[in-house]
Amino acid sequence: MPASYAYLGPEGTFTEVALRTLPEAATRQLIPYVSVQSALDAVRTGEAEAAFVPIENSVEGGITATLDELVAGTPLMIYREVLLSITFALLVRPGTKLSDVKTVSAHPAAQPQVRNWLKANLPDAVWESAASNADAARLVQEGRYDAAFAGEFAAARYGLEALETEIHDAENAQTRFVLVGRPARPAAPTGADKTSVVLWQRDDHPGGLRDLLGEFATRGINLMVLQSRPTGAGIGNYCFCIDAAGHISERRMAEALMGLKRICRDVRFLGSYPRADVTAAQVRTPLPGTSEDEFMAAAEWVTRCQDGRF
Ligand SMILES: O=C(O)C(=O)Cc1ccccc1
Repeated sequence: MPASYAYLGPEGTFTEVALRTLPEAATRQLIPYVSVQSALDAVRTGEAEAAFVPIENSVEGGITATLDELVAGTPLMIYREVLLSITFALLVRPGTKLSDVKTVSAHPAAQPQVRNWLKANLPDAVWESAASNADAARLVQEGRYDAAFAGEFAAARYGLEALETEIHDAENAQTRFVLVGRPARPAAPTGADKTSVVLWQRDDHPGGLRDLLGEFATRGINLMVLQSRPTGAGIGNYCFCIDAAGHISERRMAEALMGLKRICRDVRFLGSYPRADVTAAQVRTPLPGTSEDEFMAAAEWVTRCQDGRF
């Protein structure tokens, strides 16, 4: 039996569509799970080789179920990311008219992308959250709700029809998905990579966040996402989830992580992996002394000083 990838199911999620764009998915058994948590648990227990889950949405921001799972518990690592453009279809049982729709369902992250459409077209419909958009479609098939916002491709799978397609309040809405596995050596750098980390401050002091960000800034590393998540230890207690341009095997990133390790209470490395938007890592060239060559030359110089060979 081939190794398996767990994904946020059931069949017909955007997550499944995004997963199938990865060449390695073709050689794996793809197994749907009912939640992000259960898919990631399957990786932790060794039931699955990796799990594929949504992590960020260009309209709603972070998918908190995923972030919170990566922040806590047995460490996991991100190996790949996929960006998918998302538009929704309103799926109903055959014969249902728009005026029949009293309840609508979808994943909570879908709501901000369909809010204006709902207000204009179904102002009195009651919103019911589902574990995923395809799960909402399944619940419509079962008769629990009247309509689901999901991918048009999910209609056939659940015996539904699309009353409306191309629903999206924001143009070019995208969702980012990640392939998560147990910790192992990251793939070699491609020249356009991203490193994800979680940081816990040592203490609360003025400029504390600036100190953390300074470790990246002084080394000319561009940040792509910064999200704070509550640690659960009380109001005002947060950790920071950061995506930064570059790979841990690059000197500047390794030094930034070393700097953070020294000043933070804890640092969790979540992986270095190829960027889905394939832009070469943006090193701020105006900042002198931050090219990979300059980092390497400086490291060699210190070694020579330490050896008395200068
Ligand atoms: O993959 C799905 O279908 C999901 O339910 C997750 C999701 C939610 C909102 C936008 C894209 C994906």
